[in-house]
Amino acid sequence: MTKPIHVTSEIGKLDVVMLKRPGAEVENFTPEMMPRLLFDDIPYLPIAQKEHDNFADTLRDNGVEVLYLEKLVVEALDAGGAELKTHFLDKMLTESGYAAGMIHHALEEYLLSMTTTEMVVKIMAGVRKNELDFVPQDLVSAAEEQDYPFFLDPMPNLYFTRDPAASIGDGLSINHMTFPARQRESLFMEIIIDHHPRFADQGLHVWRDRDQPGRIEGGDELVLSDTVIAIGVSERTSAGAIEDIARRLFEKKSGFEKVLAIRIPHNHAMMHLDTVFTMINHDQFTVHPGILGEGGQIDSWIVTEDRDGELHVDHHLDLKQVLKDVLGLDDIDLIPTGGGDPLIADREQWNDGSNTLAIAPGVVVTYNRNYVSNQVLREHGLKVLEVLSSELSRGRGGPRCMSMPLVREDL
Ligand SMILES: NC(=[NH2+])NCCC[C@H](N)C(=O)O
Repeated sequence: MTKPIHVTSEIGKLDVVMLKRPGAEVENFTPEMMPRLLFDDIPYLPIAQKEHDNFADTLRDNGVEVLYLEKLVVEALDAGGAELKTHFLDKMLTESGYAAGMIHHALEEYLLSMTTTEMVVKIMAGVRKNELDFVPQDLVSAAEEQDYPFFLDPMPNLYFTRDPAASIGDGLSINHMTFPARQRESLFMEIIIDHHPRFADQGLHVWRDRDQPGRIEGGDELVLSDTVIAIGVSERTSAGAIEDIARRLFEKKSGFEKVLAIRIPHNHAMMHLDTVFTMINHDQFTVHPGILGEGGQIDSWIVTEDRDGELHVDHHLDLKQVLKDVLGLDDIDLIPTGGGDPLIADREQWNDGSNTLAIAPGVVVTYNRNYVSNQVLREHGLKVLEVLSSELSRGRGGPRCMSMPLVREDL
């Protein structure tokens, strides 16, 4: 029987996916807070929600079961009862900077007075100071910036469900995220995996959990085949975490034998590998030409396990050749974002033109605003399903970032 998480490729027919419909969190902040929250603008929420519904409908129309993060968290908490709710809240408040003390207690009381759904939605949206009828008198609050409007910051990046966890084979990594703005997000996934009846006690492997040192995010984790994973060495994923997950996958006999580490520029426009490189068919990939040096060169390393159980690392430069080698293919079609025009490539990459979600081999979901790249994909024989994108793209993520595949058919 297929496990509730089963992903052995980036392109196998998508059966089940997890999304998060943008909520109050995507507009509950000021322009001043944007850089810290990793946003470049404040989306117009009603339109962002319409666009997101269009994305979800496109997936459903193509036979995908869509699960929603908030709902899964609520169901998991309700399955665990009052004790789990308190435990979860304790962890959330501790990671929000209130391990104990007056604010901890006031927030706990406030949030526990709500239904589970209200509580979860509220934590995601953020808690402003003026919501509570309470003036903290302790040292922590005295030392805090008085004008700062929030006790709990909003989590606007939650609609990028790809990042806090990544499905790999019959399991997942629950990620230690890089920036404080996103670190609490993976707590939701932990609760779901441990307590939701659909996922708990189903023999799923947590290859690496959120307590491990070294940062890694799902946008950098690409399952190329049932034996090969590509991982970006990026702003968000450290080389140490890559070695660590490689070791765990090899040791735990996951079936994965090779980890292909690919170094990409470390900057906000290209924060993850999937913003510049995605797999869309057995032998086709999108790639942002801006990451390749002369002759298509880019630093990459194949990590394997040697006979003594030690990691073995080989350096390579030719992306096409290395992909052919690890996938055992005679040829590879690397499709340039923007059709290779450097100006269009940069513009469309900024709006996630390379960030495609394959829902079957050769069938991809993309943002409609990247019309040049979409046309190029069609010319290369792909079926392109365009979704609305004016507001969603302001969070710097596209269809791949906005989806966490849970089950794909094997190739
Ligand atoms: N898988 C991705 N490319 N995710 C995009 C995440 C965008 C988000 N604003 C961040 O900076 O974290």
